[in-house]
Amino acid sequence: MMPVFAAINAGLSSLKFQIFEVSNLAEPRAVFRGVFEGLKESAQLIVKDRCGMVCAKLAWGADEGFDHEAALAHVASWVSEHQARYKLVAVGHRVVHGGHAFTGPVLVDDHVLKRMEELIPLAPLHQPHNLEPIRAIRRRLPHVPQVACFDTAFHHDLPQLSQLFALPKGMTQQGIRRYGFHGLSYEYIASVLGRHDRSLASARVIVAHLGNGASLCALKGGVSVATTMGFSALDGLPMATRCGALDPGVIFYMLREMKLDPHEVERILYSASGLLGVSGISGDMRTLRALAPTDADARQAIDLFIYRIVRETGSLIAALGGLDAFVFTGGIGENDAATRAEVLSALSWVGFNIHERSNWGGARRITRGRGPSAWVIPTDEELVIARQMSCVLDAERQRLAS
Ligand SMILES: Nc1ncnc2c1ncn2[C@@H]1O[C@H](COP(=O)(O)OP(=O)(O)O)[C@@H](O)[C@H]1O
Ligand SMILES: CC(=O)OP(=O)(O)O
Ligand SMILES: [Mg+2]
Repeated sequence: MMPVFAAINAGLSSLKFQIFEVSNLAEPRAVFRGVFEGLKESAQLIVKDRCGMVCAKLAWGADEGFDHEAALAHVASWVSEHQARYKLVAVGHRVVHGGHAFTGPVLVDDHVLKRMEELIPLAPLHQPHNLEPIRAIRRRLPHVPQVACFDTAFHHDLPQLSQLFALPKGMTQQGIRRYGFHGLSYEYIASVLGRHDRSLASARVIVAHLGNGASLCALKGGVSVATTMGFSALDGLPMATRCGALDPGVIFYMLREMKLDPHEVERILYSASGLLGVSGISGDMRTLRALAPTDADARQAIDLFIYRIVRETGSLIAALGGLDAFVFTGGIGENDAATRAEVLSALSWVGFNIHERSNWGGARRITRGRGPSAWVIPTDEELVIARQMSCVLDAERQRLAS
């Protein structure tokens, strides 16, 4: 039987998973990858094999209440159907917030689970969905080791000034600081930059992870030196339904003058703002792009998204002291050529010389000439989970052997 890892990336309404072959390999190798979308509504699943061929496509009606737990049960039974070939030896999870406590991947036990639960208020949109599958697998497969891999960990060594809010020292000491997110995605991009252009591994690079959540990360020699998200996954760029950076005075005004209660304010900032809030139509970039030519609200939401990316890029260029390359990744960054063209055109002062045919034609490098280069690199958060699982489980084996 082939030993395999499962890597789970559970979001608000989606659950991505990959099954990795791990025996005698320097690098885990994906054998299957799947995405559930529309969980709790009209759910659908697409599974692809290692060649990218669709090998399963399923859909559930809105009345079936197909949720995260059902999705996991489906993955587990799907793996066991292939049990003649696969032996599931461990499961790894993306956990968005590791707070102060977790600066690298860890084996999950009762204590770790409790510490991760304490971080729910710091990432209310994500952390509950990240932890649900961990608990579900503990119930179903109690002997299978599980590894938690944190989005915040990649930013653990941010320079001190880049971590600090200008708050009283006591607040900082209680953990109110910038943590940064999308770390599994940035770790993946940092690990492959050198494959695309050898000089990039040590260069000044800005990575734009533009998906449902969106952030920018400034990398120097593959290390995070600044990022747009902060204490929570609400800061920085506007996102599908999140507001991004906001004057904190707005929150006091909402609480005191508009008499909204804190839960309502939280719901507005996390779930009713961003592309959805500004357009009043949708948080999905595909929908907005389709409407933008004739709908001023859809166009304005996109324009604000682009404007904020451009302004935050200026700030990160200053933090890096210049720029060698810019990388687009995430659902929007990888698929929306119009967003890439609009961002690079507004940044032409930096020296980007976009090559339209490459941008619209699916090329990796989308600029030409002497200025900074721009790239489209699909991210792979699940591969980073599998790599981190290998490290944690190897260390555990060595610990037990000694
Ligand atoms: N072809 C496309 N054109 C424009 N946007 C796209 C396209 N494909 C996906 N997207 C957008 O990508 C976003 C989801 O990104 P993804 O990285 O998969 O999200 P998540 O943060 O949930 O992992 C959605 O807003 C979706 O509209
Ligand atoms: C941290 C975060 O925003 O994650 P996602 O993009 O999956 O929503
Ligand atoms: Mg994401």
